[in-house]
Order: sequence, then C-alpha cells, then structure tokens
Amino acid sequence: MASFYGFEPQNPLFLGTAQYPSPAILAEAVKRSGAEVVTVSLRRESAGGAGQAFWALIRELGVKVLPNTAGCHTIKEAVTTAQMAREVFGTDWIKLEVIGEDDTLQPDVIALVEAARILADDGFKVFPYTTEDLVVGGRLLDAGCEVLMPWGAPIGSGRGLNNPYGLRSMRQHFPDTPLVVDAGIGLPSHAAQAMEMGYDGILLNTAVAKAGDPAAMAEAFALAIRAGRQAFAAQPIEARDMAAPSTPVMGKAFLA
Ligand SMILES: CC(=O)[C@@H](O)[C@H](O)COP(=O)(O)O
Repeated sequence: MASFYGFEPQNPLFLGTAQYPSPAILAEAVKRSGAEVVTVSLRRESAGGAGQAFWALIRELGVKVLPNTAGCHTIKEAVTTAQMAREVFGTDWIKLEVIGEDDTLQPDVIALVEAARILADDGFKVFPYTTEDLVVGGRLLDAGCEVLMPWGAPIGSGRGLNNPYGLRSMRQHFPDTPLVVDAGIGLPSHAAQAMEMGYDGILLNTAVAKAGDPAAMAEAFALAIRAGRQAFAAQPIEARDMAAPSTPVMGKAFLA
C-alpha cells in the first residue's frame, strides 16, 4: 500500500468534488466510491454561503481534504491560493496545478517546479499535477515533492491514458515514489489500466461528476481500481507477438 506523506489509504481513489448535479449526489458518490480523500477547490469554498454549506457537507463525509490550486496560471497565484487553502481547510496538503496552456490545460512545468519548491520550503506537502516528463519529475522530487501526479490526458477530456509508454517509463524510473494518474480519465477501465501498470492511485473528477449516475460510476471506479491494483500485485504475464498454446499438447490423440 502506498504512503502519501505518511497517509496510507485502503482505497487510493482521490475524488474531485466539482460539477455534480447536486450536493446530495456528490455525497452519495463519495460514499459509494469509498474514497478516503477528496480534492476541493478554494474558489468554491470562498464563494460565500454556498461555500460554507459545501464545506459542511465535506466535513460530514469524514474524508481527508486535498485542496487544489485549480485554475491558477502563475507561480504567484498558485502559491497564494495554496497559502489561503491552508488557512481555510486547516491542512498542509496541496494539489498543485499551474496551468500553462488553455486548450489542453497542460501544466506549465517550469512554473510548477518553482511553485513546488516555494511551497515545500514553506512546509506544504505538495501533490504536483505534472506531465509524464522524467526530467520534470526528478526536478519536482528535488524541490521537495514526495508524490508525483502525471496527467492521463487533458483535464475533462475523458480520453484515458494518452501516453501509456510515457506513464510506464515513469513508473520504472521512479520505482519508490508514489505515483497517481491525475486527469483525463473517462472510464473505469482507464483507471484499471493505470493501476495494472503499478500506479499507486487515481485522481479523477469529471468522469464521475458528469456520468448519468455519478454514484454508480463512483462505485465502478472503486471496483476497477481495486481490480487493477490486485492484478499488478499478482504479476501479469508479458504480452507476446506469437501464439503460445494454452492447452497442453502432451497426451493428445495422435492419428498416424
Ligand atoms: C478536480 C481536479 O483536481 C481536476 O483539476 C483534476 O485534474 C481532475 O481531472 P478530470 O476532471 O479530467 O478527472
């Protein structure tokens, strides 16, 4: 079981809390997912009365909160948002997003590394939303991050794992670092695929919040993550190009 800054969830699903049809459906989805961590945007919390009601709901669910800097485009914006989130949510955990480009919501990895360094030096436990770039991953670890969160695909796209090769390389390159695929997951099978590669967790939002039945989809993701993790631990066979008979040929009836 992976440890995220000392926290070892039974269920490594990090569930987003935005875009649900209603607070009641959000609550039901969190319950049925079995998620122990939810990610929350500071913007929502600061939205006056609605924000207070939302925060009360999250507290009632009894889950750990991972505030995020969603929507931040600069180092200054992300660092300030993280500092405010620490005050509001009473946690030093921060999911760090510094967006670099609006078509793909791709992280600005240069600004990300600098923001991660500032926040880690300030005592934050940083969960950086990054790409599958190995050099950037190394820089983030040097900056003080103990978890890396490469994207599966652009946020909200539901495309799944755009670059399985890159994600596999990342797993091999950082064997001892907790790795979470964050963003772009559309189906439970995408989550299972990442867990089968040996990833330690999945962060997703849109695929559950925008599903026809968010609570049922949340449960489907929990099942898929469990299946993928168990499959990885069970050491899957290597894929091969040629057939290998699965039925023994010994003792086969032989006609001369
Ligand atoms: C909620 C959050 O943190 C998002 O920015 C995150 O990256 C999830 O992405 P999806 O909505 O594609 O699952």
